[in-house]
Amino acid sequence: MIEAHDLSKRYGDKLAVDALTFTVRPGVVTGFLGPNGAGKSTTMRMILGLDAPTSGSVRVNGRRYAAHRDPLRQVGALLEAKAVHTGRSARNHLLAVGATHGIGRRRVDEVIDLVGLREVAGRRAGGFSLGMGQRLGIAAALLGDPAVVMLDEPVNGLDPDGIRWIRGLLKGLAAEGRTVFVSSHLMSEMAQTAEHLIVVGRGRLIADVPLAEFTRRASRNTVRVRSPQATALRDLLAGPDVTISGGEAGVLEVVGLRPETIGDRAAAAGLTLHELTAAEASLEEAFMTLTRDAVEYAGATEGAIR
Ligand SMILES: Nc1ncnc2c1ncn2[C@@H]1O[C@H](COP(=O)(O)OP(=O)(O)OP(=O)(O)O)[C@@H](O)[C@H]1O
Repeated sequence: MIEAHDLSKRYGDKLAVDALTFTVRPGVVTGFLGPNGAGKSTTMRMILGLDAPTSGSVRVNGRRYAAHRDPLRQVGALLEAKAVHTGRSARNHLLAVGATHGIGRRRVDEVIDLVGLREVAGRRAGGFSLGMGQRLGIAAALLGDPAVVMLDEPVNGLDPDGIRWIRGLLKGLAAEGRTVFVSSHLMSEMAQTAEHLIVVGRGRLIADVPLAEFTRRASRNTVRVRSPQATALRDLLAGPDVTISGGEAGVLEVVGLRPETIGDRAAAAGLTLHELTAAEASLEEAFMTLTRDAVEYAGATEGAIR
């Protein structure tokens, strides 16, 4: 569990993180989402005690990170892509990291297998591709079998295979009951990985909601209706809070009514429907809508979703 309370970080004039309060819970993948410069990396560094908060606090498994006697067993983190620039082999690198916590060869070989690096474990890690370096970084993060796993933009620069692999890994770690906190500026990526979202813009909390709820609340929920009696249907559905537009012949795009309501009213009036589809906004659209507000009304909490 990660608990941030009123967490802020100022660099000179710049308030990089602005009074963030949130809890990251075990058992699900939580996406930490925000455009570039929103304050995600700064927040993660504060979680790991690498940066001191200007004010507020953040605890991991009930304590400040630095107050843990065995931090590697509490939190496994990967903050930068390819953080390893080493002349050591991948295995020796992991052995060296493990040695700080009394973690030996058996566990090192386990994580090497877990991240799929067995074939190259004897090779110099400094010569690894981005994808292999990423796997090695994740192996190091998992060495201590930590209850909390935190990764900053783990899919950056990876090929589709690598991306799929990371998604599966994160979901698996969450299914084991771990707290999994992963940052991204890619909505499409989070849509496929996260179950819960913490969204930030300009250092502020914009949303702290399940993925499905985020999409639902932020979307305009257009319903597409196709009918051979579209004109009569348009008259039937018209109302003060309803917007109806139609491009194609026989098709109405309705905003402001649920599909059930439209179907019931059409049936009651004896009108035929050939299609009734709830068009959910994509996560991308939902994110754009929310962060655009954060930019336009920076400093205000108006429109915030909690
Ligand atoms: N050490 C620093 N000194 C000064 N300003 C900083 C420092 N670190 C971050 N910032 C500023 O704080 C803001 C938040 O940066 P941060 O890297 O946390 O954002 P981010 O959401 O992780 O973005 P990105 O995806 O681009 O890494 C940015 O405006 C950044 O320029």
